[in-house]
Amino acid sequence: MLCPSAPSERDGGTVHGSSLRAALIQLRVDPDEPVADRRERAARMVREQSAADLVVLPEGWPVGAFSFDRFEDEAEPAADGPTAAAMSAAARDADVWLHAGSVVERAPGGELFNTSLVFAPDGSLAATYRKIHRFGFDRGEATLMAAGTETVTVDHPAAVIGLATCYDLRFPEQFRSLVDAGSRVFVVPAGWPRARAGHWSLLARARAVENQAYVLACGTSGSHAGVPMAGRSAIIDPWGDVLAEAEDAEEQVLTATLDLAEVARIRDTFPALKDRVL
Ligand SMILES: NC(=O)CCC(=O)C(=O)O
Repeated sequence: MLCPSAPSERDGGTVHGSSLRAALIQLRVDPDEPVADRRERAARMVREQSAADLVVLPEGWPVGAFSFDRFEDEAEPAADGPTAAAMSAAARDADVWLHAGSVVERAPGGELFNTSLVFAPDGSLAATYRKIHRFGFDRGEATLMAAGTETVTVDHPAAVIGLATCYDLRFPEQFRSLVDAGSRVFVVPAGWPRARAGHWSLLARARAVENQAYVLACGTSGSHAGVPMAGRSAIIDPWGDVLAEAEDAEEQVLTATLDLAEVARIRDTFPALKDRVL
């Protein structure tokens, strides 16, 4: 199921199915809740979404994307750590595809990565994606973590899904590369601060419009490490229209049904992707 990006048709991939019911869990992350309790709560919330075809959690929710001082202690193996175990079981119980957001991964060599985990409905780990663009300039994630080097797509039965994480949203070339690998849907888990909420909403729509693809942008709610989160999770269609958006930064589940034929329709009737020269 894991497909490291490879060149393919520029204007599309294979349409596997016609619709996809998405459920984005805008999870609350705050310092008062122990990590183990949050894991259990997140797993419970995933199990409640058994009507969905794809459930999404935000970036770094077990520890908090900005809780840098806890990264070393809370780091876990990607494939068989406590978050992977809980999320694998939840995906299997709910019988859903689950983008379980990202964890602080402790790699076999000891380095830390910001790693997303995607599970198939049988609970198997279908893909991992190590965040390529680390946030923080000369501090935080940018200094504590290693950078991923590979773009990743997932072959969901409804569509090829391209993966990106939070700050990656500012780098359109990553999304173009995911389109070249056949993506019709992008999933972007985030721990995006409220201070730049406007950028989050704007960039998520821009990535949808310029790539004529659905964007599932799943943020965090609450406040951790003194950083209030933006929330504002959104499901955006390939024309850039917002199908569903979290009204504020409260914990909530956002749902919408994606019509995958819409991607082909827009790419056929307004074929801007075919006019690429670079
Ligand atoms: N966790 C992140 O990647 C935060 C990104 C961010 O705050 C920004 O791009 O602005």
